Amino acid sequence: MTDLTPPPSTFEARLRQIGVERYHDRHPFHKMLHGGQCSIDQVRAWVVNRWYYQSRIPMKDAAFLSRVEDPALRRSWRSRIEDHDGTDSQPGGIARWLKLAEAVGLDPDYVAAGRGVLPATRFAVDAYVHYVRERPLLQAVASSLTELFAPKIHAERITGLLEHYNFATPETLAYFRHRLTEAPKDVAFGLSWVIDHARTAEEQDAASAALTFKTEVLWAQLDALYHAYVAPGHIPPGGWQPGEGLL
Ligand SMILES: O=C(O)c1cc(C(=O)O)c2c(n1)C(=O)C(=O)c1cc(C(=O)O)[nH]c1-2
Repeated sequence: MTDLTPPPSTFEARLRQIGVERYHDRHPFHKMLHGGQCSIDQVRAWVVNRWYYQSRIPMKDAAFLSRVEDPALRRSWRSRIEDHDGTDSQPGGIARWLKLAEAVGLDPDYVAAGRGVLPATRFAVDAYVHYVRERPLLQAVASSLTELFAPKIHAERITGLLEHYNFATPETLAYFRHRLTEAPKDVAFGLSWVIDHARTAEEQDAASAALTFKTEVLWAQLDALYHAYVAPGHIPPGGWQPGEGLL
């Protein structure tokens, strides 16, 4: 670290401030969802689209692992894949997401086939996978740090959905309950790794830019959802249509 490098505490505060200003808990679609203002079709559209993000997370983590030469870093990272994919004896996040899909009346096979996903969702999520595959490891790890802010939104979501929607039960929302313990474990590791490895002001800038990029990946998905299903309500060709893919 040079004399000009801001100390770790300043760098960490900078990363956290990105979340305060840019995390998708501030998006109007989330305010509607958690406040009980979404119609069941708007909730279904969210479940269909968010599936694409869920399904790509373990693929981006596998892309990340394929580039890591340090066995200790691989060991710390690989549980992320199991958290989503499950194991022979335990279902993972993907199975739990499909339970939520069923609870809102969607055919899980329709959702799991990735049908009805909005083009902008696909572009945003694919950009994240490519980013992690191609950028220096410091930026790849830093881009996962939106998870610093995720437990707060997951807790808000559990409370809000349970309060406002009939489909919400502790079982159907199990996906989010599991994330409350999975995400803090991942992000504690990711944050200390980024702080240790961003040793110059330029590296701190690059890590901060990676986190900003990721907030944009998340925000863009909700903008697309809002545009298609709230206002003005232009569903693009191929986008999920109310009535489609139901049980
Ligand atoms: O519901 C949410 O708002 C939310 C946000 C994020 C995030 O901040 O990227 C993740 C998740 N959920 C999530 O469930 C999850 O498994 C996850 C993995 C990652 C990642 O970047 O590796 N982010 C997120």
